[in-house]
Amino acid sequence: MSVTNGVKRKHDESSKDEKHATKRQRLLPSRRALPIWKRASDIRQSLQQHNVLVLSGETGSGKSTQVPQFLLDCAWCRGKIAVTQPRRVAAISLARRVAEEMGTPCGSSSPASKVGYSVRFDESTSPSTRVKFLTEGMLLQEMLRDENMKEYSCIIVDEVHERSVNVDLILGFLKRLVQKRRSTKRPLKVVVMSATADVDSLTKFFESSNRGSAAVNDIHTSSDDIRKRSLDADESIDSADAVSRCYVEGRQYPVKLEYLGTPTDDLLEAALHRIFHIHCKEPMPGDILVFMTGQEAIQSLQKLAEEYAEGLTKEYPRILVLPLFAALPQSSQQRIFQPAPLNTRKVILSTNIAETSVTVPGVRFVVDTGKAKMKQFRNRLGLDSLLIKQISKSSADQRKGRAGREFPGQCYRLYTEDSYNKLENDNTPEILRCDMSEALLKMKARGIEDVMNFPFLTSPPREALEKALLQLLQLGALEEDGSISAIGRQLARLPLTPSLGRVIFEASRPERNCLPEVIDIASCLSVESIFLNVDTEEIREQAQIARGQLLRRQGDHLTLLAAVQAYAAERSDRRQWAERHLISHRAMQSVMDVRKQLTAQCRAANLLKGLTTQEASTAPDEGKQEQILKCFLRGFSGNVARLCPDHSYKTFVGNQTVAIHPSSVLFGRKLEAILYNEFVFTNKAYARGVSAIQVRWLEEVLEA
Ligand SMILES: Nc1ncnc2c1ncn2[C@@H]1O[C@H](COP(=O)(O)OP(=O)(O)OP(=O)(O)O)[C@@H](O)[C@H]1O
Repeated sequence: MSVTNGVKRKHDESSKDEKHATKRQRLLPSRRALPIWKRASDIRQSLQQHNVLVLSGETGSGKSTQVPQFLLDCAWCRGKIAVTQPRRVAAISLARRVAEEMGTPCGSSSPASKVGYSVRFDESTSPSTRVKFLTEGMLLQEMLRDENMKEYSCIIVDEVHERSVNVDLILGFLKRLVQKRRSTKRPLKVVVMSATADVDSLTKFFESSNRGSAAVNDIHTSSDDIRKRSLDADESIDSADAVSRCYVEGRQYPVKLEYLGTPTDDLLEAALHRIFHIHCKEPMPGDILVFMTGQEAIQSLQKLAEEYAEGLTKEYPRILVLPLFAALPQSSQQRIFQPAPLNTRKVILSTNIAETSVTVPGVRFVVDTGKAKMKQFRNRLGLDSLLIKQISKSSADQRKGRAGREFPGQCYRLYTEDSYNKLENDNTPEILRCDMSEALLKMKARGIEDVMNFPFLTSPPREALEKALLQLLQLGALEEDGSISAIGRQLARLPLTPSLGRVIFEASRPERNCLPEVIDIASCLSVESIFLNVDTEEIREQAQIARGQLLRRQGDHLTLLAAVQAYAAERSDRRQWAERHLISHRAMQSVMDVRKQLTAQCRAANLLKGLTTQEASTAPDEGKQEQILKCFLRGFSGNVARLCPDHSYKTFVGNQTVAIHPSSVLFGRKLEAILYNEFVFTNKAYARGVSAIQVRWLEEVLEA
């Protein structure tokens, strides 16, 4: 029997190998047709001679998928290649595509797989992984574990133009690491790339580490002629210290652009109109990718589009509307990559998470609303809030670049050409507009004591750094002398903001003893909202009834806990349970995923010692409820507002008026004081994720 099984397994494996090899062969011609293919030997050669390469090239020219494959066989490349991506959806889809192109299984599916990925709450690699796509946050986590990054021969920082805080930190760390490893047997090679990168500043940034000299090697690539030039004639400069630059010209397929003739105020209506205009006029196949601002706008448009599609006659193809936003569970996100069923057009409604790096197979049309939700640090409040803003030219060009990847495409901008011309060229680096506490904690954990003199590509304002240091001190993550504390080290290892990390840590203390409950709530906070939209008075009343048993008078935190506990306890049909309670089943699946991962991480960090998960499934008594809220207060003591005699709430920090968001269970209530997770500004300032607290708790919590 076992012999037969053994033979069968061998047979299965060899047929799998064959399948992978066939796929590889099938994809080879399209790889060869990519503009970057002709540059392969230049790219290899430049990294043979130099340690840093700044690579720019149009969207779809083949940077993300081909560069790692070009470098794998280089003599210097004995270790792994890391490729960072701003978002998990890109990291996973690129890993899958590159695995197919290389003819190898992906991730942890086989010990022989050469390509893997690592994103928050999901690591999929094998002992044979050579190319690893990972989010910027995950690379930073790896840098905390091994500051020399010994496993890696090359680190590729992709989509560098997005300028997240994480990318800026990575660049600073890499600049030092390249120097540190330059004279060793295994120098580290770094490739920084994007379609819209500021090549000059990046080159200067890496140059200045080269013992003060400026040496640049340009590889101009409009033709086969390679022009190299050294800006510094000093012969003593080691050529490895020079930064090479390469520009890859051209893209495989053209994209036609169309603007609105006159501006519109109603983007939802304009997007709906454009979708159905394309659907009714353009031949099949040809999927549509629409860029919207956020989850709420996407869900509203999805509802409208599905209703509208129902009214179409049978002569038109069917429509499959697929939402895509960060809080969706991974399995739902991956649906956009599957081909549409026969005689059906995919319409993907996405936030900016599909803006860079991804190729969505089948997409011929892009519709761009020109807006995105962005984090912005609000100085008076001392915290980040989400604002809807106009995108930059560079983002608009990236969005356009999602079409024309497999065939010629078309991009419709729902704004005028004049508005496009007035957009900022680039995104403002996040480091200039966001809370710096998470970044500073990572730096401290990596042994950078003097954060003020860290080599930032763009230096954040001194005031922002000071504020972040103060916040870390207040969270207990730093000692009085500015060095990282034991708590700080624990927080740096958790995949959460320092504030939420501190809540988790607080909950693990024996006197609080409520970690499982706090993990449940924190998991919900990683999802934009588990509750379905209640935008009319009528639906709000329905929701009150449907969710009645889950609502807690103390506020949103305990309501979230009740929802997770009830969902987890549901053994028969969780989807139906979610529908009955007007709760998003998809969001709850994500919550359960995160909950599992967070529990494992807390256990690994020794925070969950001696506790069983069963303890979390019982409803907390009043004493425990208070402990849970106090844990949140410990992490978010800056997010407190109190009721004033005029019945408005005013924040403790900044004395700003803030109202309880209509989505909160406390909407319309007057309470002594409130604690909130998030400050959002739409038509006015709102607090979201709100619970009732007592002012006197603050003193107790901060003293502990
Ligand atoms: N999942 C996929 N399915 C089909 N084709 C794909 C897929 N991924 C990549 N491709 C093909 O490979 C080409 C190059 O993709 P790649 O992501 O390497 O380009 P890029 O230069 O990094 O683009 P960008 O700057 O937009 O991220 C695409 O234009 C497309 O033709």
